[in-house]
Amino acid sequence: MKKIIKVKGLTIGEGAPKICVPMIGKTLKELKLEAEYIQKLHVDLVEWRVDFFEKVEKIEKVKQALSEIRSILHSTPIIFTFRSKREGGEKEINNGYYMELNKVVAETSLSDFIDIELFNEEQDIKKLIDTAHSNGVFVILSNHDFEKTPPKEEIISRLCKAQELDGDISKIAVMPNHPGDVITLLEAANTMNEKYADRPFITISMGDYGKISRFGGFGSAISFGVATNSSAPGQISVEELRKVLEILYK
Ligand SMILES: O=C1C[C@@](O)(C(=O)O)C[C@@H](O)[C@@H]1O
Repeated sequence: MKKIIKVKGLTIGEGAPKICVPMIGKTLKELKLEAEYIQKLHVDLVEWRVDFFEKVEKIEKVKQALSEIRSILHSTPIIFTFRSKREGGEKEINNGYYMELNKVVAETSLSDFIDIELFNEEQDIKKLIDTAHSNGVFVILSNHDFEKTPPKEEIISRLCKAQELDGDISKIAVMPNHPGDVITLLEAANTMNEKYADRPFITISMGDYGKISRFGGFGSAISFGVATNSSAPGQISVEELRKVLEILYK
């Protein structure tokens, strides 16, 4: 039996993929405007890509911004993500601060999820998962390749590793260099769905070729769409994404 996740009235891991919109404001002012705009779109989840925030190195400023975002978004589940430079993010921070930032944020319970990159020390990941869980926060264990699409077996192995470490959602986003790469990603998703997944997972093929992967159909539980500015190549607008998902899952 596959686990599902219930958070603030939302069920992740069954039915249509849930729509998540990233926030990429640089300043608190921009973030508040973004949050107010997104709140009106009634999306399922919001991801705060904190690596875009100019004060990300000041933990108190991050907490303050998160608390303001939380109050604007009311009960919309929030994913807190610092995407590292090596996995396509905006800023480089040292590993110690990455762990500390996620730990402190998890302890506030202001976000519903933290996104932790799978390619970190296992013991550090496990500690963060413990902290998150003891504060009622779910963990997405993620991996990104902005250059290429690894072979199907490798995609599956990374998703399974994320399950083994006991993340609540396993996630991989990869870049296709030709249409066949999209099929590789979708095949990996389908095999994961049929054979290995015991919890929700997210599979994304980025860029223009990969757009089709954002419409689900092979088990991926969350799809990322654009409200104001996109956080990755290939994302389509929330309105368009919603329309297609309605057609496919009605
Ligand atoms: O990992 C992901 C998925 C993503 O890269 C995408 O392709 O939609 C967008 C990121 O903001 C998010 O953290």
